[in-house]
Amino acid sequence: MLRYWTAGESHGQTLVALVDGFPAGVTLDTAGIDADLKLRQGGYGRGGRQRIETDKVQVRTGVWHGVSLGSPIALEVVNKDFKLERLEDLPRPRPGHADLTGSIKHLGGIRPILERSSARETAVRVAAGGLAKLLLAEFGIETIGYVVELGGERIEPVEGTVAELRAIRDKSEIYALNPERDAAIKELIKATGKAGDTLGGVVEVRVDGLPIGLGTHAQWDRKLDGRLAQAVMAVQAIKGVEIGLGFEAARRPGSKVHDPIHYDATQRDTPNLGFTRPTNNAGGVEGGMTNGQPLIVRAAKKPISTLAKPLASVNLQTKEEDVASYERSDVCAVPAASIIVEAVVAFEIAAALVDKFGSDSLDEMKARYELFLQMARQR
Ligand SMILES: Cc1cc2nc3c(=O)[nH]c(=O)nc-3n(C[C@H](O)[C@H](O)[C@H](O)COP(=O)(O)O)c2cc1C
Ligand SMILES: C=C(O[C@@H]1CC(C(=O)O)=C[C@@H](OP(=O)(O)O)[C@H]1O)C(=O)O
Repeated sequence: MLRYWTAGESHGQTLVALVDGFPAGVTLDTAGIDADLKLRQGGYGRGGRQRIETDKVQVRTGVWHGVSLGSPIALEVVNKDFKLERLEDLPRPRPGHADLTGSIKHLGGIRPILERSSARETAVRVAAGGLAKLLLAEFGIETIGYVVELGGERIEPVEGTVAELRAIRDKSEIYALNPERDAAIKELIKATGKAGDTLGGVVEVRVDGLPIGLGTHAQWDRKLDGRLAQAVMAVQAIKGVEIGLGFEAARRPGSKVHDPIHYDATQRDTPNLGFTRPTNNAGGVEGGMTNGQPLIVRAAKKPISTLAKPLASVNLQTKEEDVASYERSDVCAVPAASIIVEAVVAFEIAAALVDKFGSDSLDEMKARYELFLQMARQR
């Protein structure tokens, strides 16, 4: 079983992801992980904190001569803005953040809650996802996350291969796949920030090269769609998850939702084994399993909770009505969320790959993968 946990506070010494169940024999080239970490820090609308940090991953355990050992892997991203011991508590909880509920639940202050609920923690989730992507690459599975809506403005993505889309996204300051929309959306973010407000949006993740049969139809907690939904919803500020048509599927008749099945022998050697679908409304998952089509996952991110023009709040000591505390904040982190959601999706796909093909070594996984494809083609 491939799984991970994270540890670390936003302004603490360091952040750690402990990845367990990663196979032996994978070359741990960290350049791709660092590139994702840099993207996660960027995107138009980020606040002052990102000028302090330059996130880089360090692989602390589970590696020998640059190759995974099959033992637990500790990934570390150090906080430059380490100042927790000097920080004071926040007096007035911010609506939309974990401040009020967490401080009451733990019978303490706001500081201990915000330090851990902060999305700073997603740096090591992206590192864990980057590790998972190294494994996926060995099987020709590619992922990309991008922004499809920001501040209520739909940004229609252009079409292309994952490599082509990545080249477009990486040039966009809002991580969208439609360069013509960048300038206007940046203006929107800028104006919103000036007005002391914040913006949310919708991100989409696409995964190409998936074989048929990752996940299961047989038990609720191992269905791939369920696992993806949990991983994505557990990202800070994500409020909705869709696969394929998602909520739109509920509004159409069956004939306009389900993807017809055809067979094309020339595609027998591709991951879909020749079973082609003219549409992909299912978003690549049927019955809790991958169906050989690209996986399409969307996530809705709410606007940042900390407002420069703060909403009403209450001083927790005096109970006097006031406005929420404000120090500094992002105005929009939807582009960053596209990188984070891509990472958590990649991790769940890698976990499903390991469930099906084992996790002792990359060589055995590859042999079992090839055998499975061979057997599936022959039936
Ligand atoms: C990449 C990213 C950056 C974020 N930056 C901030 C921020 O600067 N200020 C803030 O108040 N919330 C920020 N958030 C959102 C909070 O972390 C989140 O709203 C909070 O933890 C409460 O959790 P919930 O929104 O999931 O209920 C950010 C979220 C993400 C994904
Ligand atoms: C530090 C990061 O995001 C932070 C997420 C965050 C929050 O409340 O979630 C609040 C801000 O932190 P600070 O109060 O230190 O400015 C963001 O900068 C990061 O993503 O690396």
